[in-house]
Amino acid sequence: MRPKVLIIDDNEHSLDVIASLILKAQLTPVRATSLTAAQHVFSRSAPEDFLCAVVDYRLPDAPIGQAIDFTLASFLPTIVTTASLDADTRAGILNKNVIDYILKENEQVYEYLSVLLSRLHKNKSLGVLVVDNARVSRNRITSLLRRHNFMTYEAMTGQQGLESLTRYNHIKLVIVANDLPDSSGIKILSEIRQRAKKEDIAVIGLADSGDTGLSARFIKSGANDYLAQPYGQEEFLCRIMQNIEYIENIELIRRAANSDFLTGLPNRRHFFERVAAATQLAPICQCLALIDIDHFKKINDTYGHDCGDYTLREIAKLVSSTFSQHIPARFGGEEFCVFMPNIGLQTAVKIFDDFRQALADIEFKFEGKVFHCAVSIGVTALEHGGVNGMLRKADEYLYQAKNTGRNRVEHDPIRAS
Ligand SMILES: Nc1nc2c(ncn2[C@@H]2O[C@H](COP(=O)(O)OP(=O)(O)OP(=O)(O)O)[C@@H](O)[C@H]2O)c(=O)[nH]1
Repeated sequence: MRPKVLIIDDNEHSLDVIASLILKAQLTPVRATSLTAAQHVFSRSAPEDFLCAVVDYRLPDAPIGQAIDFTLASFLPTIVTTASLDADTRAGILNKNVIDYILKENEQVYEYLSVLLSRLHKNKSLGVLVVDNARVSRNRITSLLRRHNFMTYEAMTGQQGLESLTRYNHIKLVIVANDLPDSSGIKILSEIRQRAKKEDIAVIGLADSGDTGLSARFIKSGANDYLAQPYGQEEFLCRIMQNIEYIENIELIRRAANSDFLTGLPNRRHFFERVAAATQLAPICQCLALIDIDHFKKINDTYGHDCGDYTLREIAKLVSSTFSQHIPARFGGEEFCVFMPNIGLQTAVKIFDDFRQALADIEFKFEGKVFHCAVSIGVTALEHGGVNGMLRKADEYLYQAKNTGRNRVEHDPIRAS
């Protein structure tokens, strides 16, 4: 079920705009036009169904932010919207531990709300590690991060911080102070950089605002950013978001570069990278298979290219789920490749034959057309030939399978053990 977002606003236009943004972020809007209505709606729902609330500061039955107190008391992360804001009210709102506030000045601010909403959703699975021996500073940082739904981890020493990084691979951001009981932030940063690049884990160094030397040392030692203390809540969050988005954008680019556009499977280039890494760990006992769809041209010619694409995607799904423990890839056209480290030929041949049979049994359905498909497979466990030697051998077997009737698995002789 999609998480819900409670909107409390007495202006119908605002309600409509915010509800449409919530839907765009793949969330479910729940509307209330007053505090009383919100209390009623909320009392009839499970609190954990809600991701957050978007609350108008001034409502007829809650003129000075009482609706915010209600959502916060109900443990709902809260974004405040308001048509006008003086400095005192702004400070008062931020003191209430809300996520952020939005001035309803123009339509563009809703874009910002849209970004905030999708971030809140994504942040749930992102880990942030705070390495700081000073309790007050550490608590302030983690409380700000939790408001934005991040999973937070705290470390008082450098050693604890490094241990957390080893244990939790969803930590994507580290905030580190320089004064640590067992080390310095700069040293910890250099240890982090030996394990992960700037594009994999972002590091923000904490420095005193007067200490420009330290902030420069952090950056020169591989930090993505620094934060000068004391900092405001809004500046803190802007820097966090900027660094998290940097990591995510790199991840998106990497994924696009490594996957086949049509099927999402790893592409040929990424396949070779993964195989190289796997063969270093398991240099013996490995198998490689080439899988080629039989008479695929006929599917294109008979049912159209879109149906051909659909068939490729469906077969790729089966390849991906069947060989999730191995290294599958789309090699191009109607050909797939699977590399299996740590598996003997006999077991591999059985797995590929089961796969071939399962695929032959599938009834493909596309826009009213129903048809079957089959694959031919060549499998080799040739040792010492390297991956290119294995590919050549698997291709010979594939050719043999095609020439001896298709819908078959051909392979190296299986030696009696
Ligand atoms: N729809 C679609 N077709 C593709 C794609 N890539 C390659 N093809 C088509 O795949 C077909 C491959 O045809 P052939 O190489 O003759 O092989 P086949 O018809 O599968 O015959 P055999 O391999 O001998 O069983 C060609 O018609 C290509 O246009 C793709 O991404 N989408």
